[in-house]
Amino acid sequence: MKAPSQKEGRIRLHSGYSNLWVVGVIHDRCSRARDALYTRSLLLHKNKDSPTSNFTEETLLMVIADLFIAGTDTTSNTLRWSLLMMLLHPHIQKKVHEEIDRVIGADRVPTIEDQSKMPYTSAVIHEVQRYGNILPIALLHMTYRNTNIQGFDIPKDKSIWKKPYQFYPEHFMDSEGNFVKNETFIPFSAGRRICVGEQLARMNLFIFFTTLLQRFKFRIPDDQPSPRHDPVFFISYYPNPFQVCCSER
Ligand code: HEM
Repeated sequence: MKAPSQKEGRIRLHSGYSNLWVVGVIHDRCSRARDALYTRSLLLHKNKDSPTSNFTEETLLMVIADLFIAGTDTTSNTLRWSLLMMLLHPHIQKKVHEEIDRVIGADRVPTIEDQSKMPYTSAVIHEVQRYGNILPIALLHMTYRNTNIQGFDIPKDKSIWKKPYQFYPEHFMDSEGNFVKNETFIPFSAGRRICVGEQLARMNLFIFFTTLLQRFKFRIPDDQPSPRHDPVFFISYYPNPFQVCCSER
């Protein structure tokens, strides 16, 4: 077995630890979100004696708890899927590294403004969300075979995705290598109950993922079997626990 060099380390990824990690970094880096929450709390508090106010300390605590519960595990779990996909698809990881080196380089941290210049990395993050499908909460909306209901023929749906069961970032790219959105892809849901944290989550995923890939190469430790692709279900879809060897770039 190859001994890890000084610039190499190993982590075991499963739910739990990484949430604390995400909370810590959200606290450090997302000052705008923190300030908005703080301002809103002050406003609620200021109006608390008005007869129309529904402010209570308990409501405030519940709202904050909601944001943390809904916002941390979802983000850290998606990042866990992203590392798994990088381990399983080294050629895709290499292309992300190349794009980061070309657009950002090694001398500054990634910013959200870089995103529009990084179509491949954006497509990879979207494909992680599609493939990991961490909150499969919607009912099935497709006919998987030709069906007849009370005399009406309903043909089998065509798949929207070229390779639905594979990790294939090109699902979110056109033939010229531009990033393309797919309107049918709604990992944050839609309508009245759409995720309130969507923008924050998208920003976090981009910044975390590019920062990690800017600094590290990820590979399967030499003494470990190839990690499993299939998810474990506990409220959301998690990857099976896996180990990852990170070496400094
Ligand atoms: C990758 C990250 C995330 C994913 C995939 C995600 C996904 C979702 C989905 C699918 C829903 C809709 C649930 C339903 O249909 O009832 C939802 C709701 C919600 N999300 Fe997120 N979310 C993420 C990150 C966040 C973040 C960062 C926050 C807050 C900081 C957040 C806060 C919420 C809240 C409060 C709701 C409930 C909204 C309501 O019912 O009005 N989420 N999220």
